[in-house]
Amino acid sequence: RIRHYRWEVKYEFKTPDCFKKLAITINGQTPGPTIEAQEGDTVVVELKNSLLTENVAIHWHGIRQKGTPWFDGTGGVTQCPIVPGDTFVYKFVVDRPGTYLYHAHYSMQREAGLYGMIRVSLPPGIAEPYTYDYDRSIILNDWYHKSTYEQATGLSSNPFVWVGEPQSLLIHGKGWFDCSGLQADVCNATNPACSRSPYVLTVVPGKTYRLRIGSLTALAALSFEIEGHNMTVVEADGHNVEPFEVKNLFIYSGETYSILIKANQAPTRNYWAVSKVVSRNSTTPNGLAVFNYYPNHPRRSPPTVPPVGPAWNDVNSRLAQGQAIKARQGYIHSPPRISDRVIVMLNTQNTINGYTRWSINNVSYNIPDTPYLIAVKDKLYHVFDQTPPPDSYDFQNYDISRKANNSNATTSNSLYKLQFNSTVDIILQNANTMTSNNSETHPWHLHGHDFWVMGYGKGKFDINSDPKKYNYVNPIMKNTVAVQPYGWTALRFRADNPGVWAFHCHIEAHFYLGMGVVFEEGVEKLGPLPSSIKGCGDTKRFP
Ligand SMILES: O=C1O[C@H]([C@@H](O)CO)C(O)=C1O
Repeated sequence: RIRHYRWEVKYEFKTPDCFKKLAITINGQTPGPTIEAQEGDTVVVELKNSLLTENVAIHWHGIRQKGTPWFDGTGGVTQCPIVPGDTFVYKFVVDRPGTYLYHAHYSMQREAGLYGMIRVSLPPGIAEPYTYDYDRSIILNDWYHKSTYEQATGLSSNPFVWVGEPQSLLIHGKGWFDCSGLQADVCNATNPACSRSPYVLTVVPGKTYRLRIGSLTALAALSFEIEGHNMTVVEADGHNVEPFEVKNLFIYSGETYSILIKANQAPTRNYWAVSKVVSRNSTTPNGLAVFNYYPNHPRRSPPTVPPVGPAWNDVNSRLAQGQAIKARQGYIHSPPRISDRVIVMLNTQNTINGYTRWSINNVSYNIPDTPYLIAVKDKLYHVFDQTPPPDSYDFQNYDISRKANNSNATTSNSLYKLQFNSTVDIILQNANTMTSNNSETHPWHLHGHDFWVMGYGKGKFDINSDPKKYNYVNPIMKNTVAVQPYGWTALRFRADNPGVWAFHCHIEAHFYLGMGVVFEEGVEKLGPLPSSIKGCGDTKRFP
């Protein structure tokens, strides 16, 4: 079946947290409409760019785009961005059930509000390995009041202007900001569109809910909980998880989870749902929503103080959740025992000519004007650097626990060429930033594939002993995974999807500052590229 969507993307004034801001909407909405499809369906999105002066591209996050790498929606990597006034048609198959996301993938545009969820159901007659009465979904986000332009300009200035902590946290597009002292036309706490209407999830006492949760934060790692209720995790990034119970769910930008939650508490009142920034000592107030027990009034405030959530610096609990996520019995895809290539990726904050950047193995990434997919297919080798990026860093000598003596890095727009059908290991190695005693959390997202999460660890990865501890029994497959402060995360994937694929930190500012790489595999196997993706840089739409 074909699922056809017609979307118009434009700027509109919105007040998701009471503060008036230009947000990017789809058909007037942010979050955008949910794509509902069934396994095997073809999704067609006819996207009209009505942004007046800004390009756009939309990435279908978690959809592997097998056979359609040109519709991955990554500006500069898989397509020329869509120019104002143009309509671009994305067309791809959703080949697996589960919970996925979509969002802008052009500069830092995602955080202006251009995002939504994709829900893919099983074919009729096939059931999930768990039961529930109702299926609901929410997207968690953080929200800045400064425009994307102001943020991006600050990040690329010398002296560096950091974006700072977000002003509020949104739960499915709704948040709350304290407007005191601000003009009513800028921030209006009595506006019925904001403070008086937090997001409400209404539940019937005794029923079990599947709650699909996705995070598309620009910066924040989050903890999410529903007061007084335990949650059972059953799905992660589209894969069935061996169920485990949590009081709060840690969720990083780009991840999706399904949790089961039973409305089994006193039905005479409502409860708080809370999102909280973790991994940064943030000033951002917690996000609040109402878990509303029918027939209590949805606007009735819970009688309690909202739960405060875990300590922001409790790395052990976050690591423990990562390690608890295992593939569900009966749904295990075993990883290849041996990998053909190991790429160690040291994550560092650096300077280049006085500008602040992020680097992988001391190389900070730049997106070329000519998208790689077209460049590689059409052999336009002059448009990007042909020296391959490094597979490792100075393993013996680099002290990940300290600020580097020399923070200088270089920049490049070269890519990693992977042998088609080979098995690749990636070791994400975290380190100290340019601030003493500081290491951050980075959620890494791979386009075009799922990877096995082979293991996590603290400190410096040991190439001799740590691989012996990899989980070959039931590792979960994901498309996004966190690397914890001063820690490492090991991934394995098969380079079996012809195309050019980004792999990057999902923090908007970090990817913007160079924290990403690009993989190429099997492009020679692809047929002709659609002309609609061409037209920029050295590419010609009409030869
Ligand atoms: O890239 C970043 O810059 C700041 C800080 O390191 C310097 O202001 C921060 O917290 C980041 O994640």
